[in-house]
Amino acid sequence: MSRDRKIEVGALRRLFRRMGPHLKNHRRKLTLGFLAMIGVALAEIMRPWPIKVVFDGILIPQENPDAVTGWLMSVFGNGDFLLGAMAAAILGIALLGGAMGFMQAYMIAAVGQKVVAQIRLDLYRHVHRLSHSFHDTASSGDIIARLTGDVRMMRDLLIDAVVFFAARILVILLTIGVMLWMDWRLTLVALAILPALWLITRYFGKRIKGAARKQRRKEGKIAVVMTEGISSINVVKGFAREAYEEQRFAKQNNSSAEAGVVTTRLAANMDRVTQVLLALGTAVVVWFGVTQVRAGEISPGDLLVFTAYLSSLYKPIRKMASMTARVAKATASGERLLEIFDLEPEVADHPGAKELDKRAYGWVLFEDVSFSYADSAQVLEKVDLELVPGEVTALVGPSGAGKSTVGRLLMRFYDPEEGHIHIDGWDVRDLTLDSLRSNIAVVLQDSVLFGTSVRDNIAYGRLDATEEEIFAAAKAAEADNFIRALPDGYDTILGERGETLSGGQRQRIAIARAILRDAPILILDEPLSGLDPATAKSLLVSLRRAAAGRTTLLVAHDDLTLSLADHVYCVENCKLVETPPDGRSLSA
Ligand SMILES: Nc1ncnc2c1ncn2[C@@H]1O[C@H](COP(=O)(O)OP(=O)(O)OP(=O)(O)O)[C@@H](O)[C@H]1O
Repeated sequence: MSRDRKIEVGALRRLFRRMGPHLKNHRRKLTLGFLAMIGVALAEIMRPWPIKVVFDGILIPQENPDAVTGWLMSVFGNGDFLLGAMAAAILGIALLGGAMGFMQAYMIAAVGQKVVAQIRLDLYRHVHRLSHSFHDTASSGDIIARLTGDVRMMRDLLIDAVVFFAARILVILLTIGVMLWMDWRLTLVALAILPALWLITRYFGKRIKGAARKQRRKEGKIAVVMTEGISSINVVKGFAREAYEEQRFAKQNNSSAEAGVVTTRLAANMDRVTQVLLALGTAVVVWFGVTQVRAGEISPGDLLVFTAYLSSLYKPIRKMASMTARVAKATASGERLLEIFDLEPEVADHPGAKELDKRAYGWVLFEDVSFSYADSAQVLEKVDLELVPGEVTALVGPSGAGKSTVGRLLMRFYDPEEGHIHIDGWDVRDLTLDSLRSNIAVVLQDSVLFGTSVRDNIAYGRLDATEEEIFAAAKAAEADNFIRALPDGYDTILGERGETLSGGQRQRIAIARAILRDAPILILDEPLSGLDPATAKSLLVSLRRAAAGRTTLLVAHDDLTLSLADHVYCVENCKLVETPPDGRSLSA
């Protein structure tokens, strides 16, 4: 087995191991689907028989008809009754095949859709579980492409391919069986072209597979460029870079189309060659068959059945090659899914992790904490910091010094390389992530809102909040007035990422969200940056309310925000230095 093939077989095995269990929940439908498949195969086998009986019983009556024809002739005679019965049989077989085909397609499609939805949900859940170290470098376009296109391709692999191969193999085996029973010599002649057909499909199949995999990977890249271009539309337009983005997209788009053309060309070439081979096979069978008929070895009806079976035999083999191309494409997609499924979150609950109280006291202690992002320079080194409940502790310092990193470590987006972070005496690593994070609320510099209603955006802080609690939080954040002035008040649907609101309004909703969460620990990361002085000043009141009675970590640059602080530390050269009140100018 070649190396590529080994890799593919290995990937397929892993895919089925991971995705296969989802099929278990649909045993009943799958069983019905497979039974229907047998029905389809039987109908296919029976299809040419009524015509054979018409030939051998009515048109060219045989002296020694085969057992089936003989029995039918004894029941219906060899006149119009037999003709009528055979006409009815043609119709009946077609109806049976149609009904079975419908049931097979319906059952299998229903299972396929459900399994695909389940895999997509699993993947979405898994992506959310993955740590920041993954999301820092992953492209959202690429993740979306995997969640949509690649997951859809899995249906081809899990359902269509399995059904296709099972159905075809069944038809091939049944056909060969009946052919052997009818005339083994003619069967051997018919089968003689199979090795050649097999070689041809293997030759083209390999090349088609390579091209198909390349195409799928290129489609993934298109999604990356597309998401980047559309989600950064403000920057694109602001810098008048539409043409540049278009070019970037066109490049990926073209190369995917080229890969698609190669796949189609190869498939068409294979089709042409197999058509010729098939015709050759049919010609030889007809030639040899007619000699057999003349010698009285077989009846003209038998020859008719044989030639009809030839297409039942050759067609699936031809189709198998194009199906292997689809499987290859789907395997490439499956590998892209496995790449994500195989990633383990770096930050996860330890076995036996403890639940932090629903409402912790909120006493935070950093002890000897050192940290650096993967492969990057040291950000914090042996840092000690105490955050006291009811007080606001501010971090200032040059850009990129590591101020926001302190908050990220407290939320356990990352774990420190050395040292410990405690909340109420518990090491955060010994707590469940859920219970830790539900004790923390955040307001960031650029608070992200969702394209849902204002009400839902505020309630994101606490999903079970009552209407009154939402209104109270909005009032405390001084947001109630402007929200009520919106076209639909609290039911107004915001633009994606809240872009239909001003920066100040967005920030007020974010503060309301944090107030509603009512967590003992509050992280304010440059909450007033980027706002004009008047708006910033008016937001200060809301921030003070939000911070009241909580342990607050504040990252700030400006003196206005720093007026909230009880303690100020400067982060510089990976260390924290307590700064006297007049040292606040360090933040400038
Ligand atoms: N996800 C990340 N992966 C790798 N390096 C990072 C990551 N996030 C931040 N850094 C680096 O770590 C350092 C500290 O970043 P941090 O965001 O804590 O700085 P900051 O003091 O809050 O800066 P600013 O005031 O500009 O927001 C910076 O040098 C930054 O480049």
